[in-house]
Amino acid sequence: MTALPEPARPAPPQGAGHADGYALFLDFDGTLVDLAPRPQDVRVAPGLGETLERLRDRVGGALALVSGRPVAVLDGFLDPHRFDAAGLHGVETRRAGRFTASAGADDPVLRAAVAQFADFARRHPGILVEDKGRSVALHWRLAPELEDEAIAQGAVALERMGPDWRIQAGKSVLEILPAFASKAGAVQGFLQAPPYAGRLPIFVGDDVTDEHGFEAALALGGLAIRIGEGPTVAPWRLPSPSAFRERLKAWAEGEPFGV
Ligand SMILES: O=P(O)(O)OC[C@H]1O[C@H](O[C@H]2O[C@H](CO)[C@@H](O)[C@H](O)[C@H]2O)[C@H](O)[C@@H](O)[C@@H]1O
Repeated sequence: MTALPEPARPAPPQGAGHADGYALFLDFDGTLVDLAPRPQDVRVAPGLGETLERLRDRVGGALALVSGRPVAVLDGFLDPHRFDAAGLHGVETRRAGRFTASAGADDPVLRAAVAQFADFARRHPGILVEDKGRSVALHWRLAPELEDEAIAQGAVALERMGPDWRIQAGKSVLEILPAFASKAGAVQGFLQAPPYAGRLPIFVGDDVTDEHGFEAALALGGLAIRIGEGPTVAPWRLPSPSAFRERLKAWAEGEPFGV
């Protein structure tokens, strides 16, 4: 195991058992859980919620999920466990039980894109549309031969929607979401206030959208761990979600934050 560097600056005073000066920001799909053919097929490994709760205690409460999923969907997968979370790549936030969304639901511009994608999916078996209320994802994992057509659909939709929206690329997916949203902003937001403020961020993720989180964590002197293959700015890497879940258990038991 390679030990990660200790926090370079002193952590604020914390109570007994909260001695680690880190804040943990964890992606969900492809990081905490294995990827599955369809979004609804994801399975949460037994004991993951309990492990995350122990780890949250270890870092004085400074643990948040940072995901492209809606916060409510994360809750459903991890039920009955609840965590601080940024959903939809930062459009939604729940912190200490308080939920906020920085974009309205049912925006007519987004609804038009959902309708366009649904029409495309009807004509192309294997294409899936994930309507997330404040964003929409177009998936081609079950029809990889349609990747180029799906990407073209995304470009057409974005052209109609204008500059308040952007496309987020992912694994066999593209998403359209409010232009301001990013995992970097989510991390910076959490670090504004206790129990995150003053702590060194560790961001763990597996996908293109997580690179924003990595960059934010590294810019603040923190750490970044990439799960799986692919180009990344993250200086550390683990091979798979299952390898990361093993690390999580070790961290929760008090082992140093190494990979
Ligand atoms: O930020 P994340 O928590 O990693 O969420 C990113 C997107 O993950 C989901 O899609 C991905 O996982 C699916 C289930 O394993 C898989 O079928 C799909 O191909 C992947 O792209 C989720 O469905 C999206 O809403 C998230 O934005």
